[in-house]
Amino acid sequence: MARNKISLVGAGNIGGTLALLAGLKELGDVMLFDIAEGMPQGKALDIAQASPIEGFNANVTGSNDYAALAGSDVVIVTAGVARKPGMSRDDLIGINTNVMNQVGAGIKENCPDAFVICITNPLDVMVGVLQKASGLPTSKIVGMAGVLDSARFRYFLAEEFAVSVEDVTAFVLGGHGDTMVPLVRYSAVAGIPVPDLIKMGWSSAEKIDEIVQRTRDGGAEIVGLLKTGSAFYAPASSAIEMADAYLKDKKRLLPCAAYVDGAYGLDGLYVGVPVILGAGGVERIVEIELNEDEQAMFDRSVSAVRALNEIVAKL
Ligand SMILES: NC(=O)C1=CN([C@@H]2O[C@H](COP(=O)(O)OP(=O)(O)OC[C@H]3O[C@@H](n4cnc5c(N)ncnc54)[C@H](O)[C@@H]3O)[C@@H](O)[C@H]2O)C=CC1
Ligand SMILES: O=C([O-])CC(=O)C(=O)O
Repeated sequence: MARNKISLVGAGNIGGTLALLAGLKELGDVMLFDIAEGMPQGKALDIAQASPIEGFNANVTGSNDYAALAGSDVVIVTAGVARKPGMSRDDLIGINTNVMNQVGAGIKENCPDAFVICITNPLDVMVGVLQKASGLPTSKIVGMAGVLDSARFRYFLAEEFAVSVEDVTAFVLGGHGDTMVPLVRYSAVAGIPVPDLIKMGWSSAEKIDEIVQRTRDGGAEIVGLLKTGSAFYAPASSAIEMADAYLKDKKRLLPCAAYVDGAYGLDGLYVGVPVILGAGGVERIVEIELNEDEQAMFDRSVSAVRALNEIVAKL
């Protein structure tokens, strides 16, 4: 049986990390695409030369030609620009909308049957632009943000409770911006909900509030430290988890920016919600019950995404 093919559009910090992870995990052959000449080819050769040491089998190639997308099973899109200190993700909207239109056309022409994961910011809006430009069915194109935001939340909770990250589950819903919604009530250590852990004296409501805010500011914290760009290791791990769920038909329940039309009272927009990811792409939108406070936070986040969609519509 032929190997799967994973194409990475954008071979920068996240793209290069994705290529290495896809190789290490033997997800398939890897094609790195970028507009920068020589760069994707150079990174591909470098990663290929790690394969004898790491012991993985994959053809890793680089290209500046969209035709190289042909035959892709999965395409992960990071093309565009990242923010620098002092900027918000939303400041990237103009330039990255142009990039998504170009990338969407490349996907439409060369691999219309692929499953596409968009990472480029501002995330929820960019995945909508990419869907329209590519013409892909909405079930076959999602945005990566919730897995990353939830991983940050899980990491901070594991630190607070001094337990393994493996035992912490958590959900962050809504748009990938300052209004994202970390759900304390749906977060747990080995099934014990965080509100119960507070009652058990493992932490305090104030400390958990601080962790919620640190999660919301998770991207900005790293931008402030790096100064030249934004996070890339955890974002790459997050998208690989999603690609793996699709390629292996795992039916994982993961928070993704998915097209929601009907569920959560929404009438057709991309925003972060829990979904089942399997061989059919987004196989189900999981509509969890939100209490009044959670619903208010989610509504606020949806409004922020809608406002950006309106800006894009006028570009
Ligand atoms: N959704 C999420 O949770 C996250 C999103 N991001 C976003 O991901 C994007 C990529 O981040 P990095 O990899 O760190 O940036 P980077 O600057 O290292 O890489 C971006 C690459 O895109 C390429 N590029 C620019 N225009 C292009 C075009 N028209 N066609 C093809 N390639 C093009 C550039 O040459 C560059 O190599 C940014 O928009 C960033 O804000 C970053 C972290 C998390
Ligand atoms: O903060 C940024 O610009 C990059 C990003 O989306 C994240 O790390 O969550």
